Amino acid sequence: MKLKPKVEQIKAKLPELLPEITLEQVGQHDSFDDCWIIIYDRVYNVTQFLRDHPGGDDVIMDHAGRDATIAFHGTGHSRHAVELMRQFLIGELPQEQRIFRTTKHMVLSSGIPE
Ligand code: HEM
Repeated sequence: MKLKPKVEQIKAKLPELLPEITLEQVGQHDSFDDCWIIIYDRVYNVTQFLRDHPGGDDVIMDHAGRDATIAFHGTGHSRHAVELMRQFLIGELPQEQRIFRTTKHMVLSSGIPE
């Protein structure tokens, strides 16, 4: 059987088109009862997860309403953690506000499944 070209395999893993959410909108969700964070230009609503986070709610709250990429990456999360994230994904930054995924369909070597 012929293997799919690599680019097709990568695209198959991409999430469906996500709603665009701006930095300004994310910034309005910066409280314990309503907490959004940005990781690799994607927006996550982690409100329901805060209390369950094995690293504690405070480390996430430090980044509430803002970018948490470096903190998330720096703590070396497991594959399990990366899989958990998916259920909190609610959108992505518009192209012009992204700092990581700046080219359409670009796949980072971040270890985070695209
Ligand atoms: C949706 C976002 C996040 C998810 C799903 C998540 C999930 C997890 C999970 C499952 C663990 C247990 C260890 C592991 O499996 O890697 C963990 C640990 C940890 N997380 Fe997160 N995390 C998220 C965001 C963050 C952010 C933004 C920070 C900011 C610093 C953070 C800091 C930590 C720390 C410090 C630990 C280590 C706790 C320890 O080993 O004592 N996490 N996280």
